[in-house]
Parts: sequence; structure tokens; C-alpha cells
Amino acid sequence: MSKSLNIAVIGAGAWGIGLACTYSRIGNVTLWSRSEPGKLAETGRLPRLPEIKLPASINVTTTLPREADVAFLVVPTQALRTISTTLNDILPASVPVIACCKGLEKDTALFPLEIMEQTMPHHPKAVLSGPNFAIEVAEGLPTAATLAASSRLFVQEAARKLTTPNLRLYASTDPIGVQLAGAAKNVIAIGAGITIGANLGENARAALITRALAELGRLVEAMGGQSRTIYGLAGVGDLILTCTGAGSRNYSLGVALGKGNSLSEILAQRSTVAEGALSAATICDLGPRYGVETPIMDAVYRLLKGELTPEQARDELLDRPSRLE
Ligand SMILES: NC(=O)C1=CN([C@@H]2O[C@H](COP(=O)(O)OP(=O)(O)OC[C@H]3O[C@@H](n4cnc5c(N)ncnc54)[C@H](O)[C@@H]3O)[C@@H](O)[C@H]2O)C=CC1
Ligand SMILES: O=C(CO)COP(=O)(O)O
Repeated sequence: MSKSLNIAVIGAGAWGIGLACTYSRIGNVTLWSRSEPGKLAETGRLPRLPEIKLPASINVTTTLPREADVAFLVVPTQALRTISTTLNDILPASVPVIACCKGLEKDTALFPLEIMEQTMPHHPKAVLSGPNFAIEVAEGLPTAATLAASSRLFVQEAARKLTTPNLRLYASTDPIGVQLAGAAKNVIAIGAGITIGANLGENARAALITRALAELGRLVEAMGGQSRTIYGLAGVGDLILTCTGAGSRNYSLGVALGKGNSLSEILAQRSTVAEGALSAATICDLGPRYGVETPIMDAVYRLLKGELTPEQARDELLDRPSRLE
């Protein structure tokens, strides 16, 4: 691919920085930051990923771009509607837009692509999801992810063009499965963290991950997605990473909850997003709506609300009726 590809990355959080770094290897990157980029000129670093010295070729700006060959939207899910509405007014409709957040909008229960169907109706669009810690992508370590859109032709071409030397993209035509997996794995990772924080053991964590995967597969099918998506990068891949990786904010939030801290105490000490804490209520509404039992995600949500202790959740889950695996 020629280096003349102009790539806009909207959002200078950890994941925006990670994507900007990898895309600077195949294109000219403009990275939009909502606030003035701090001491960037002196240090070459941005506050959300201070370990990373930004390649000098990346243009960091607080002005939203008016043109690009592709734009990655990398803000938290709850901020996507506002920013994509603004972008729709200034970015030509021919520019493909890629949603990079993982979660559901709280008020509407919509996935990122569904939000953008409303706010950027005429742009070609896809969603990016997978086992992708921002810092590793920024460091150039090998990574793979799924790019999903309903149009096979579009997504295959986009995955080919947007693969970088360290970020290999696989195309999928199941945006529902990919987005549900991306949203749910954050909640499940909180549950995995709780089992470790509360000293329930590694057996318990492995059982939780595996049974949550089954829960997720049933929900994906009920929602019109493909259960095999759950066994791909956006599903089991991201679950493995976030349920075991200490670098996960959702997992570490779970560990702190398991140790007995309340959600409000934990959130008061953090400035970055843990999407699972924001999406849990909305995800747990999906089960009853689609007629699928989601006992593990429900237990995590009740723990987040302070309605259950880890021990009570353990007892409830172990006490469920016996069934075929
Ligand atoms: N950090 C990671 O390793 C990965 C994160 N993600 C997903 O990417 C999304 C963003 O995560 P991070 O970049 O890690 O979060 P972050 O907390 O590091 O940064 C979020 C960025 O969005 C900006 N922002 C927040 N509210 C905004 C608003 N109302 N309008 C405009 N900008 C706003 C913030 O200023 C900040 O720059 C999340 O959905 C997360 O699940 C996905 C893959 C990897
Ligand atoms: O989505 C991620 C890795 O794929 C990042 O996980 P956390 O948001 O839990 O840090």
C-alpha cells in the first residue's frame, strides 16, 4: 500500500494512540484530540499512553479533519453519537468510517455501527474488534483483529487495505456477533477479575470464561448473529486476553471489586474507561428481550450494583440446575 493513504484517527485515548502508531507505518496519520495535547511538543508523548513516544510523522490536532481516505472513530461508546454526528457534517459521505469502541449505548441499547447508521447514514462503515491491548499495538507487537461489516465486498477490501505490518485484519460479515462479543467480553472480564480478586481460584475463572462463552453464543444466535463468530478473534480471542491479562481495565476493575472495594471507590481512582461497568445493565437487558438466560453476566451486573458478594454469586451459579454441556 502506498504511504499516501490519509488516515484520520478520532480520539487520542489509549486505543486511538495505538491505532495512530500502527497506521503511521502505512499512511499519513492525523490524530484528533479533544483537548490540547499537553506536553506533546516537549516529550513526544500523550497522557493516555505515556509509555509511547509518538512517531513524529503523526499530526496531532484539536481540529476535526475535513477529509481523509478512512476515519477510525476511537472514543468511548457513550461519546460516539455526539462525535459521529459532528463528523457527518464535515466529512464527505464517500469516506469509510470504522467504529473502534466496544460496548452498547446506554439509553438506546444500540451497538456502535447501529449508532453510526443513524448519525452517518451515507458513509461506508465497519467495526473493528479483537484481542488488542493498545500499548502492544503501539509498540509494533504482532496483533490480529476482526473487521466486520454487512457488505462482504467492502469489508474484504477494507481488511486488505487496512492491514499493517503488525496489525493483521480478518474480514467478517457478522457485525452483530462481533459487536456483541466486544461488548460482552468487558462484562465477563470483570467477572473473571472478581474470581481472582476474591480468591475463588483459577478453576473458577476457567469455568466462568467457558460458560460465559456458551452464554454469549446463545445470545448472538438469538440476536441474528452467527455463533461461530464467538470462536473468532473478537470472541474467544478477546475473552482470553481480557480475562487473563493484567493490562485489562475491565479485568483489573473486577479484581478490585473481588477484593471488596465498591464500584464508586474504584471509579473515583480512575480516569480511563472500563466499558463493562457502563454496558453491563444494557447487556443484561438483552437476555430477557431475546429469551436467553445469561446468568454469568447477570451475576456480574448485580455484583457491580453491590447487590451480591462474590461468595453469594458463586453459590448462586453453583446451585443452578444440572444440564448438558
Ligand atoms: N485501550 C485498549 O487497549 C482498547 C480499547 N478499545 C475500546 O476503545 C474505546 C476507547 O478506549 P480507550 O482509547 O482505551 O479509552 P481512553 O479512556 O484511554 O480514551 C478515551 C478518549 O476518548 C475521549 N473522549 C471521552 N469522552 C469524549 C467525548 N464525549 N467526546 C469526545 N471525545 C471523548 C477522551 O478524551 C480520550 O481521549 C473503548 O470503547 C474501548 O473499549 C478497544 C480495543 C483496545
Ligand atoms: O479491549 C481491550 C483489549 O482487546 C482492552 O481491554 P480493557 O478495556 O479491559 O482494558
